[in-house]
Amino acid sequence: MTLMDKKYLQLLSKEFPNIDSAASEIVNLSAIRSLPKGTEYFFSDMHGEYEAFLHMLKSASGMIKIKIDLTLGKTVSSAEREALAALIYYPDKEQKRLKKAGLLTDEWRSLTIYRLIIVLEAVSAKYTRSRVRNSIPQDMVYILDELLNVTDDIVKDYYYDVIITTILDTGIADHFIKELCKVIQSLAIDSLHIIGDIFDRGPRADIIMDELMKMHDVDIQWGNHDISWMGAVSGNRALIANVIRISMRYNNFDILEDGYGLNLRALAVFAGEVYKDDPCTIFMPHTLDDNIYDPVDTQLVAKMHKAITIIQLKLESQLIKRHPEWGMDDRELFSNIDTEKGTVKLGGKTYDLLDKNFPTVDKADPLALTDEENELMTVLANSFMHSDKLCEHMRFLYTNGSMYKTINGNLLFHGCIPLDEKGELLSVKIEGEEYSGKALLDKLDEVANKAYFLHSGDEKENSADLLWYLWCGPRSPLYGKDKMAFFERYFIDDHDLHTENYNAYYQFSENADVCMKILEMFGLDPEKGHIINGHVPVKIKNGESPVKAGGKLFVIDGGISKAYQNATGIAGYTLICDSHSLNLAEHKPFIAGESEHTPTLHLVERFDHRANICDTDRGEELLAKINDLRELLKAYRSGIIKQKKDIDRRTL
Ligand SMILES: O=P(O)(O)OC[C@H]1O[C@](O)(COP(=O)(O)O)[C@@H](O)[C@@H]1O
Ligand SMILES: [Mn+2]
Repeated sequence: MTLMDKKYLQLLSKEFPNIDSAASEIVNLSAIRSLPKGTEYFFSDMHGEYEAFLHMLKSASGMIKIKIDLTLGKTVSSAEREALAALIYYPDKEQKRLKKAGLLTDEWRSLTIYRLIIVLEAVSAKYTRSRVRNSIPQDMVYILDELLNVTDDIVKDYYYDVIITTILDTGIADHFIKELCKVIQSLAIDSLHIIGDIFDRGPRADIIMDELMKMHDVDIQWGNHDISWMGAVSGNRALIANVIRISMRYNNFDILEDGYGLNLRALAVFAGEVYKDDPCTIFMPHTLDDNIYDPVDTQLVAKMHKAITIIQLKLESQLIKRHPEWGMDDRELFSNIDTEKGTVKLGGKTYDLLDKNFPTVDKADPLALTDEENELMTVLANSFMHSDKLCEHMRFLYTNGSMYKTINGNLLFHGCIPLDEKGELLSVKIEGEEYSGKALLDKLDEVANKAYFLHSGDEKENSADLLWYLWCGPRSPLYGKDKMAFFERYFIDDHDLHTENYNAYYQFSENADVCMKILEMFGLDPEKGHIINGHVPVKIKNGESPVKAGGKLFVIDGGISKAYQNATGIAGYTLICDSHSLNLAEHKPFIAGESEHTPTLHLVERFDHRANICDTDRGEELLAKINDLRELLKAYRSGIIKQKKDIDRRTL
C-alpha cells in the first residue's frame, strides 16, 4: 500500500471507523446499485417561457398523469383523475378553487389523501427509503414513512383509516394534501438535463432559474443565449448590449427590472433625448401574447431598442478588429455604412438602409462610442455586475453547467461539433493554440470559467471576448452557423442577405457513423450511446423528426419558445429516459388555465434489459466507493489501520 493509499483510507476511516460500519455501508451501497435507475428528463430551448416549462416540470412532462391512470384507472373516473392531476400540479390554486365552490369537504379530503398516497407509492417505488424520506418535509416524515411502508393489507386498511381520520381531526389535512402533492412532484423527476437556451425572447428566464435551483439533481449544457448572459455578467459590453437589445426586441422589461433589478432609466433617458424625433420604426418591439398588456410605451421601447442596437453594432465591430484570429472581418459591417447617403456596402454592392438616422455615428470614426454612449454603458455594466439575483443565477449556471456533458453513456450539448465541408473537425485558435472536437469544448469550458471567476486583467477580458465569439462566431459549437445576420436582418430589405447557413455538422450528423465517431471521441460506447442536442427548431409541420441518424441523435428543440411555434407546429419536446426505455413527449401549446396538457408519448427505444443503478454513472461511482471500503476492511483486518469506536450516526 502506498503512502497516498494509506492517507486516503485513513480519511475514509473517519467516516467508517470500524469493520461493522464499513461493512454495513458496503451492503447499503450494493443494495442501492441493484435498484432500477431513476427517470432522467431532458429539456432544451425554454427561452424564458416559464409558464409552459413550469407546467412540464410540475407534471413531469405527463408522467404523473400516466402514473395516476395506471394506479387509479380502473376505479376512478377520468374526470376525477384529471382533477387529481391538476391538484398535484397546482395544489394551492386547486384548493382555493374547491373552497370557493364549497367542495372542500372532509369526504373529499380523505378520499384525496388516500388517492395521493397511492400515487406517491407509485412514483417512489424505485427509490431507497432514505431518498424518499429526504424529499418529505420534516413534520410529515414519520406519518408518510408509516403509510408507505405497511405491507400487510388488512393492517394497512385499518392503519390508513386511523391515520387519515386523525389528520382530519387535527385540522392539518389541507396542509398535508399540499405537501403530499409537492412530494409527488419532486419524486417524479429524478434528474434533469437542460440542453441550453434558458434565456431570451420569452418573458421570465429568471423564474425558470429559480425553479431549477430548487431541483434535486440538475445539469445544464450552455446554449448560445445562456453564454451571452454569462458573458454580460463577466463584463463584456457587446454582450451586455446584446441581452438588453433582445429584451427590448421582445418588449421584456420584467426580467431585467423585476427579475434582476437592473435599472434601465439611464437608457430610457438617453434614447429619449438622442432619438427624440425619430420614429424608430424598424425597432418597434415584437409583442407576443404575453406582453401585449405591458404598460411600457412602445414608442419609447423602440427608441431604447435602437439606441442599444447601435451601441452593440459598434462594440461588435471593435471586438472583431481586436481579434483578427477569429477571421471575422467580413462581419465587420458597421464601418461600411455611409451615414449621409443612408447606404451600406456589402460584398461589392451598395444597399439602401431601412433606417438612415445615425446621430451618434461619427463619419470619421464610426465605431467609436460617443461620450454619452460610453457613460451609459458604464452605468449598465455596473448594474449588471452588481445585481445579486443575476450573479446568483449565473453562479448556478457555472456550477451546474458546462459546454457538454457525458452521462449514462449519452453525450449532451446544445449546438454542434464544428465540422468543415468534408466532415473534418474545424479548429478555433485560443490563446495561440488550435483546438478542435472534444479538446475545443474542454478549452472553451475553461475559458468560460476564467471570464467570470478571474478578477480583472487581460486574461479575463480576452476570455469574456471569447464568450461573445461563442454567442455568434462561425466556428462556435454553441452557435453552429456561418454568420449571425444581425445587422442585415434589421437594416436591409433583402431576404437573401438574412440567410444564416448551418454548420456542416447538421448534415453529417444525420449519418449514424458520424454520430458514433463523435461518441467515441468523448469516450462513450458508440453502440449504446446517443447524442442529444437542442438549438435547431424541429419543424414537425414540415415533416421533420427529432429522431435522427437512425436513433443515434435526438434534437429536442421543439419550440417551447412561443416565438417559434408557428414554425415548428408544436410546443416542444421532452426526452424521457426511464429504466425501460427512451421516450419523446411531444407537447401541445401551453394555454394557462387549461388543465389538460398531457403530451403525446412516442417510444423511441426499448432497452434489452431493465437498467439498474449499477448500469449508470452513479452506479460506477458507488462501485468505486464499495471497492475503497473493501480496501478499508482489509486494512482493519490486517491492523494497518486501527479500528475506533463507532460514531453516533443519529447526530450526523
Ligand atoms: O428571431 P430573432 O429573435 O430575431 O432571432 C434570430 C436570431 O437568433 C438566432 O436564431 C440565434 O438564436 P437561437 O440559438 O435560439 O437559434 C440567430 O441565428 C438569429 O439571427
Ligand atoms: Mn441556441
